[in-house]
Amino acid sequence: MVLVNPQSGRGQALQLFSGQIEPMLTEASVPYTLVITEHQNHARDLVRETDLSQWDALVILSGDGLLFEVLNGLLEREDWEEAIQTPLGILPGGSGNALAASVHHYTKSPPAWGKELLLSCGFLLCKGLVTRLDLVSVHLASSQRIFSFLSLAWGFVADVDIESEKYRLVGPMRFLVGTLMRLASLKVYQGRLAYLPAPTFTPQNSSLCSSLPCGPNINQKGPPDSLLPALEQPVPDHWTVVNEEDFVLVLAMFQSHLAEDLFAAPGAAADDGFIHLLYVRAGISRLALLTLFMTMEKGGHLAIGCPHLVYERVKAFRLEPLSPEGAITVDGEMVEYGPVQAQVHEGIARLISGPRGCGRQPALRPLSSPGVIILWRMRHGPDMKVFPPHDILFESWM
Ligand SMILES: Nc1ncnc2c1ncn2[C@@H]1O[C@H](COP(=O)(O)OP(=O)(O)OP(=O)(O)O)[C@@H](O)[C@H]1O
Repeated sequence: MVLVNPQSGRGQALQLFSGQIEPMLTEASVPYTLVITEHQNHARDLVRETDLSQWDALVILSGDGLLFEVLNGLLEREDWEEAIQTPLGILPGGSGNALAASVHHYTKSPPAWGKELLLSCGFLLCKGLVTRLDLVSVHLASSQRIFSFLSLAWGFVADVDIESEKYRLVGPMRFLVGTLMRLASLKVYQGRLAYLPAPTFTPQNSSLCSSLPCGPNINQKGPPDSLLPALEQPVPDHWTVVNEEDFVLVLAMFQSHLAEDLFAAPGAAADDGFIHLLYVRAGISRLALLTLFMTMEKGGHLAIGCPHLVYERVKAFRLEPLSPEGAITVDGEMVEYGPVQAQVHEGIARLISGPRGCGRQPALRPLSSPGVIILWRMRHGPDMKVFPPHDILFESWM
C-alpha cells in the first residue's frame, strides 16, 4: 500500500509519485495500491483497521509526519505485536524528509537531496530489503504515550521547526530561514534533564529498573517501558541528572538525520538501540550556534570542540521544562508541552532500507525477486554508479 499525502512539502507528492515512483514500480513489476490521504489521521485510522495480511509493506510518500501516524496506528491495534512487523517504506515528499535522508545515508552512498534522494529511496523500495528499526516510546504529561522513530526536540530546534512551517514552499531551505530568524531572537529555556546512559545499562541492572513502580502503560497496547518510572516520581538513582537548568536546545535523535541537510547524529543507525541525546547549554554565542548548524550539514558539529554542546548515547531520558511556555516536537509534530520521558525499544519495527547499516549488520530479507534487479541493471546500468554499495551487496546476496 502506497500512502501519498498530496499536501505534503510543496504540494507535489502526487506528481512525484506518478512522475518518478510509479514508473519504477511498474518496471520492477512491484504491484501496489495507491491511497491518497484526504485529511489528518486518515492514514492512522486506515492502518488501525486494515487487514494487514493483504499488504507486503506500507509505503509512505510524504514528510515524516505521515509515517508517525502510520506507526502509531499500527501500535494502537489489538494485534500490535504482529502489526508492527509490517515492513515500512519511506519516500521523501515533505520539506524535511529526515528518515529518507537517514535511510539513504545508511547505505553509505554519497549524500543526495531532492529528486536524487527520491530516486534512491524508490530504488531501495524496488529492491525491498528489510532491516530492523528502533522505536522510542514517549510519555507525555497527560499520560498519553506515543511512538517515535525520529526525534524529540525542545527549545531552539523545536521552535525553528514550528516557526518555519510557514516557509514550507521553499522546501528544505525552510530550516535555514527559520534558524536565521530564531538566531536573531535567541532564547534560553529553563528545564531539568536526566538520562540513563547507554554504557551503564546491562541485563543485571535492568532488573533494578523493573523493580521500580514503573510501566504506567503496562496494560496499554505496545511494548511495556521497563526503564521508566512514573512521570511524577523521581528518576532512579543510577540515572544521570544534568546540573544545568538553562538550555538553548535539547535534541534526542533516533536516526542520523534531522532533515535532508541536517546530519545531527552521525553515529546513529536504524537499529542501534540508542537515543542520541544532544543538548546546548545557555551561554553559547549566536555565531557559535550558527557554526554548529552550519557544520551539522556534514555531521561535523560534534568534532568542533564547542564547549556548550554535550552529546550522550542513552537508553532513556526525562525532560521537565520549567519555562511556562514553549514547544516540544516529536518527529517534527508539536505535542503537548510539559514533562516528557522516553525510552528506546530496539529494533521492534521493520524498515525497507539499504543493504548495509552504519552500525551492526542488519538482518536482510528480500521482498522481491532477484529477477527484478537483473532487469534494473540491464536497463539502468550506467546510472548504477550512484548506488554502488547497494549494487555490490545485492550481487553477493544473489
Ligand atoms: N490530504 C491531507 N490534507 C491535509 N493534511 C493531511 C492530508 N493527508 C495527510 N495530512 C496530514 O499532514 C500532516 C503533515 O504531513 P507530513 O509531515 O507527512 O508532511 P509535511 O508536513 O509536508 O512534511 P515536512 O514536515 O517535512 O514538511 C500529517 O499530520 C498528516 O496527517
